[in-house]
Amino acid sequence: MTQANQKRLAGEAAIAYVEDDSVVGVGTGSTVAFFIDALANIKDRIRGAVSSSEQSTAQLKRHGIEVLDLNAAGPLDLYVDGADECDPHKRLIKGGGAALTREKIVAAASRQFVCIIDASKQVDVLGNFPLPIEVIPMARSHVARQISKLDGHPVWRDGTVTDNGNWILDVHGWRITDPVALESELNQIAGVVSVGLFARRGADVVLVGDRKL
Ligand SMILES: O=C[C@H](O)[C@H](O)[C@H](O)COP(=O)(O)O
Repeated sequence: MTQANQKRLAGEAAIAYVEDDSVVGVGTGSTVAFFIDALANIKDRIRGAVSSSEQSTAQLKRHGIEVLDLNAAGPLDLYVDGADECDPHKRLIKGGGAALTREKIVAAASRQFVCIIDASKQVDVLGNFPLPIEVIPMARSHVARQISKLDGHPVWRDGTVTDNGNWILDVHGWRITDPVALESELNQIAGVVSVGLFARRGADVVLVGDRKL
């Protein structure tokens, strides 16, 4: 089966987790785009969505799905999002699309995180995909130096500005055997806004195509 078909199946399978009359947390990316298309078919059953990016907001609005502010919506039952890598413990690397900070916030505010991926995202150890880190622009060089001390190879994603007005460093060369510890350590560096490791708060359910892990 093609990668696109696996993404579509995963997006459609996640609809089974949507409860009537709920507000749904919505992630970002090409896999989530299939979920949003499927959500449009049941839009009369939900109250609306909280979005993790301008990109998803635009797609939700095109479908006539109401987009709510997280502060107004309160805690959510469900967050659906893709990932760049997923390990056997449902810990993730995210942020390939630069949406990691808002994704992390909406995931944290949600009771259940359903992650939708195709099989190419499954790995034994995280780190082959360069780890995205969102930084305050003036801190870019400082954060990069701290990462180099940890034997990472940071590359500035030149030209990318996040929805929050910040920049992204992609860190190459790490084999991340303890993602919870690395997530905490990186979060301590001054100037780091958020880290694309979703380890302390990983996924609760992973759907690889329509197969549940
Ligand atoms: O910032 C982007 C997000 O973390 C995405 O969820 C991630 O990059 C996966 O995107 P896709 O479904 O397009 O592979």
